[in-house]
Amino acid sequence: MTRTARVRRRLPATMTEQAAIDRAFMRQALDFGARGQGTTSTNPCVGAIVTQDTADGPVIVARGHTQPGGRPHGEANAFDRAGPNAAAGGTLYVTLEPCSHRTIRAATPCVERSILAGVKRVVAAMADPNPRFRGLGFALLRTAGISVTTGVLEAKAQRIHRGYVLRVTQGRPMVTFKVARTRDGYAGGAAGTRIAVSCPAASAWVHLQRAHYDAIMLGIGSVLVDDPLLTVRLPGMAGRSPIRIVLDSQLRLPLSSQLVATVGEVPVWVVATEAAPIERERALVAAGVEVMRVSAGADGHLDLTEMLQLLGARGINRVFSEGGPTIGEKLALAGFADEVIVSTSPKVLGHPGIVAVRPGLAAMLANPDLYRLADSGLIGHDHFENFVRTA
Ligand SMILES: NC(=O)C1=CN([C@@H]2O[C@H](COP(=O)(O)OP(=O)(O)OC[C@H]3O[C@@H](n4cnc5c(N)ncnc54)[C@H](OP(=O)(O)O)[C@@H]3O)[C@@H](O)[C@H]2O)C=CC1
Ligand SMILES: Nc1c(N[C@@H]2O[C@H](COP(=O)(O)O)[C@@H](O)[C@H]2O)[nH]c(=O)[nH]c1=O
Ligand SMILES: [Zn+2]
Repeated sequence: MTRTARVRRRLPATMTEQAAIDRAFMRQALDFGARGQGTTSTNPCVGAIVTQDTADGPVIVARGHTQPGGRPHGEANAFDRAGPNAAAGGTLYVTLEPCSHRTIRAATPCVERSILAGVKRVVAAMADPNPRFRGLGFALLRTAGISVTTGVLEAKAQRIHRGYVLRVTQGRPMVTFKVARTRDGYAGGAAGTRIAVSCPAASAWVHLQRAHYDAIMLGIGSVLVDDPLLTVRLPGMAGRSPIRIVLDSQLRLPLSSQLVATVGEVPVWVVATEAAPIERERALVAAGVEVMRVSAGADGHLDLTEMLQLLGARGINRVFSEGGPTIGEKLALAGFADEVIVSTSPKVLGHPGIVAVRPGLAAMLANPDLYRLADSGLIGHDHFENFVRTA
């Protein structure tokens, strides 16, 4: 052996070093997979990275993520990109337990793909939340002689896959409520006037968030005041505009609204109660809107539990609710606001308007038993706080 070769031969990583290497590659797998957030439902946005050990340490030979529409899966996409034999003897980093069962679409399960690819080790962030399959993928891999490490960056994976987990375990999507407020706390002017709260950079960031959800949801109160479009208006990203959903117990959505006018470009679903007039439904349906009915709650408005179950049954994993403040507080009080994003602008309204964070929600956000502040910081001139529901 030459002197150079002796110097370059790497010793096996210690357990601590290996754990750090695993976290570093898993972070990349999670970030890579999350790019597809909002495009993969009903499937989760799984990220996968295949590495090979070299004299210079482990290197990435392929990356993959769940493709639009949910297939191929992230692991399959990574193996496809790696090409023949490139993954043999390597390590697969994957953000969710590899699937072990054939679906009706009859693709080879990712456990089988991993065995066929010849990987020697699989590192996963979390188990499959589906009680029917949970742990089965890991067990099959181990039976095939593949070393399996689980729980690497699990908290981050649980947050990224929360919509999928909630739909599989509770039948409802994950909901993020986002609201922008002035420095004096208002989301809108008094008596039904729309105000531009956010700065351009913050507005662009909101559009980027829209692109990472399956649906944008708004109360009819906001729609009547704002006549919003609720599309993704960023260069090259118009195709990432999610379904637009209006919570509208009485079917008050105007036929002249921008939502209805653009229904041919991006779908609009309206959820009403059984009591809403049938002739309004007929008119909206004729215009291309999809109307769904759920029961009325005790307050006469939509039953939010039933509404979210309906969206879950329609395969929606993630909902971005841009309000308004009434809907936001109702979602939170019912335990459905899984994440809450509050942006605060330096602008001042200067007179009483529509309070952005209503008292019930404010009390919940201040309660560490219910929410934790996960991220905060400036985007442009506006200060963002992102709360995550802990209970
Ligand atoms: N700055 C910002 O980020 C935002 C500002 N805004 C501003 O906020 C104002 C509108 O907000 P707000 O008045 O709170 O209206 P919302 O958008 O929250 O809509 C409230 C309406 O939703 C309907 N609804 C359906 N189901 C339910 C339910 N289960 N519980 C309660 N209501 C339900 C009700 O009408 P019905 O019973 O007829 O269905 C209710 O009146 C506007 O001024 C708008 O400009 C709005 C969004 C974001
Ligand atoms: N005014 C306001 C927001 N308003 C939200 O955005 C909706 C309008 O969307 P669009 O028609 O697509 O621009 C509106 O109905 C409300 O939900 N959001 C923010 O981040 N910052 C703002 O200043
Ligand atoms: Zn799979």
